[in-house]
Amino acid sequence: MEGESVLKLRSSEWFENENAELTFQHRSAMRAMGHNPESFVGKPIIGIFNAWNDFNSCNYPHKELVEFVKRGVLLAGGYPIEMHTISTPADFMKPSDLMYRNLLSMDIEESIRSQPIDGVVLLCECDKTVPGQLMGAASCDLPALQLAAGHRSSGSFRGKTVNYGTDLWKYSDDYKAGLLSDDDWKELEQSISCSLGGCPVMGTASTMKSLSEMLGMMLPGTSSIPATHAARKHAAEATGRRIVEMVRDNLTPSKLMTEEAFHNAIKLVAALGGSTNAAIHLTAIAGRLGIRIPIERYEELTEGIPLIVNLQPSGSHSMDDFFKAGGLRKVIRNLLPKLDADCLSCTGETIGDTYGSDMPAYADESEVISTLDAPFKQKSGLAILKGNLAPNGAVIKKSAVSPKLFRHRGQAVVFDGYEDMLARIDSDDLEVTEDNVLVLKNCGPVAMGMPEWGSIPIPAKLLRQGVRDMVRISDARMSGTSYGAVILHVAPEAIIGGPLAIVQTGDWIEMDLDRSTLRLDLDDAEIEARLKKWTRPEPQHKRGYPRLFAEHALQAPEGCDLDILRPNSKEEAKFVPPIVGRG
Ligand SMILES: CC(C)(O)[C@@H](O)C(=O)O
Repeated sequence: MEGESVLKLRSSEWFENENAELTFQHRSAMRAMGHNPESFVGKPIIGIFNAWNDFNSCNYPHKELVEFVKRGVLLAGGYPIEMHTISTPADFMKPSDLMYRNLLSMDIEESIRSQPIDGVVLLCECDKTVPGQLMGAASCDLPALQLAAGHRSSGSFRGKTVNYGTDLWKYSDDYKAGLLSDDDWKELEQSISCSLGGCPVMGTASTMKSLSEMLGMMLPGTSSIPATHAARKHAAEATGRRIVEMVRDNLTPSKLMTEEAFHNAIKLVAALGGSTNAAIHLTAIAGRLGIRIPIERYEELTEGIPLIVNLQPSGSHSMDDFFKAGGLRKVIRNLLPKLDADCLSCTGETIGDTYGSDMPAYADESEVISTLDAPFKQKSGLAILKGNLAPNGAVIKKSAVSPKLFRHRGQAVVFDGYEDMLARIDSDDLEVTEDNVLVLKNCGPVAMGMPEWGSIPIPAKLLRQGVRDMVRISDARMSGTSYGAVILHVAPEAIIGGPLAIVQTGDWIEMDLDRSTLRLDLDDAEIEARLKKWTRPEPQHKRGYPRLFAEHALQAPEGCDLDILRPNSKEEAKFVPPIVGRG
């Protein structure tokens, strides 16, 4: 292969170093584990970063899939080395797995930086493993590819298809409204989640996998394969093969994840009705490459991009249906006229060439994936709301809002924090009607690591009256599987003195999605006076990683990365390799 002879592998500094003592030390350490230098010296060493653990039902399939990746690496003439990283199971990590996304990204970055690795495979699935790995890989800029574990199968409850995530929230409302018995509820728990893999809807995991493929960091067509399908294993092997070629071609993340590629990804979020969390993660990944995405871009770029998939939570189908209808490949093909087709995919071809060719028709396709001319909803994407309540912006997913709430004016019912909300939300004494605006404070990145607490439950007494959507506002995030008129990521957050901190029950709030505004109906002087009286609550954590996060986390419009991890320019983004000497 042309270029092979000139390829200087990074790992050769460890294994073919002019300093005989170093070469000896590194080779003998490898021998101790049964790795014969004859088998790996001079070959691209592929670090396979595995983020499965016994709590992570999404990433768990990687325990087995990794063997197929290794096979692919060996078949292509590379040498695989498996490594474990922090895992971020969204179901279990409290208060929020977002905080640990940054820790995971540091784990990846420093593991790559410090060890003899030439190329990287990142095994991902659960929400934060996808962006966390991309952030780490972007900071190192060695050739890297992601492989997802795939989504879990839909379940069946009393003859109806049920999807973990979105249907959990839906049935939970029904349970609280008295429409499901305790026995029904137990049966649902047993039937909703019946295989391993990510959420089977367009939640954060599916959104982020799709974006990884759009950014060129996952093999084309692989992001929507179900976890249980044999094609996942083929994708794993193909990923192993391809990364070896990418090392030989020096196809690095910065060549794939360009500013234009991020713009394509933002457009894709709108076409998919993807998770609001994408606005935080894309900004954080781009930030590692010295690319700034102003929050307004998320709205500007998606003007005129309709919803072309009919998947929960914005529509009705599951990821299994999506796969059968042609999956992301078909969506990107249909969206191509709106994309920059010159961006590269990880095949080394442009996305125009990779996704442009005709695809066969699939069963039920038009019910699940549409064309730009006949979309499921005209209004999609994220609205970035601005106004005196969110001077630096707030986010809402347009495709998930009940149409009657697109413009709304109502009086606030305020909760000072999550515990206050839990204590009062279902009380019959809570004075609330469906016209009120529920406001939750002190759940932002600095306060709490920004948990998915933003889809404040509809008060039980309103559920019993049949209410299923209300305007809700917070500085928290929400699950990608949730839906409703939920305004999130209010910035600046309350705990650092954002105007959200001084909202009181009874204040009037106006939201207008057509004008992208969010206004607290108080004059500036009153807001100022209330802010003067406001005192900042004591930080919760006095030590450890939570303190580090609280002291360094950027606000939501900046991607919630730690300020010390984000370079100030492309120049600063350059990877600094270690000096290879005695350890
Ligand atoms: C369902 C979860 C855990 O909230 C997440 O997967 C998401 O989609 O945001």
